[in-house]
Amino acid sequence: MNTRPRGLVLVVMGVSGSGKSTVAELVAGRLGWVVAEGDAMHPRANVEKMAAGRPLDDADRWPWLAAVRAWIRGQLEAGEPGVVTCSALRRSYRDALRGETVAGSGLAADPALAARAREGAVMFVHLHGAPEVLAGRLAGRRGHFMPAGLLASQLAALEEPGPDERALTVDIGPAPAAVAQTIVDRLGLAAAGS
Ligand SMILES: Nc1ncnc2c1ncn2[C@@H]1O[C@H](COP(=O)(O)OP(=O)(O)OP(=O)(O)O)[C@@H](O)[C@H]1O
Ligand SMILES: O=C(O)[C@H](O)[C@@H](O)[C@H](O)[C@H](O)CO
Repeated sequence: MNTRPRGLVLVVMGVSGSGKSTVAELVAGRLGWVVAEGDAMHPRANVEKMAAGRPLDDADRWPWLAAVRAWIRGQLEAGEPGVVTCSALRRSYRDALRGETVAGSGLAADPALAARAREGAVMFVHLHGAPEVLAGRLAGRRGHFMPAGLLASQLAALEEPGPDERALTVDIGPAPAAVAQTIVDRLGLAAAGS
């Protein structure tokens, strides 16, 4: 059976180095869904700031989150499932991605998206790992703008999803393919064509 939930969007979240890009690609590949890289949606100034070793603040992140939210909304409007990477570190950021009103964000409310999200059409998958595992992964990575030195600020900003968010939290210890399989299995998503 080829299970293609109408417009389900998975947001693969977590701090820098948790494996969002790697795992999202594998999950999307397994399911035959499209994948989008949240890092590619940052305004140029954000990338330059991070590359210079300075953590983003809320004001930097809202325009980026607006772009990620627009992508999610587009998938849902098209009725097409997809996977997108986004650190989504704070609860307020996830609320914004679910279309809810967030004071001070400058984002207009999106009631249609919020209604779909309440039905479960926007699911967060949190890639969770110990700080030393994350540091090791970042130390081993080459050719990425994000410096390993920003990990501490990422962990300080992280607000893990609460029980009311119905997010899936997955340990990043196993190999990428196993992490991806766990996500597919635990969400009950049959691989495309299977
Ligand atoms: N489960 C895993 N086991 C071993 N190595 C992994 C695993 N997942 C990812 N990696 C490696 O860890 C590094 C970080 O992964 P990746 O770039 O996918 O993280 P990310 O969360 O997208 O980071 P960022 O937010 O900074 O873009 C990469 O070198 C990747 O190959
Ligand atoms: O929220 C943030 O602090 C940033 O957006 C980072 O998390 C980056 O997007 C990315 O994950 C690093 O490559």
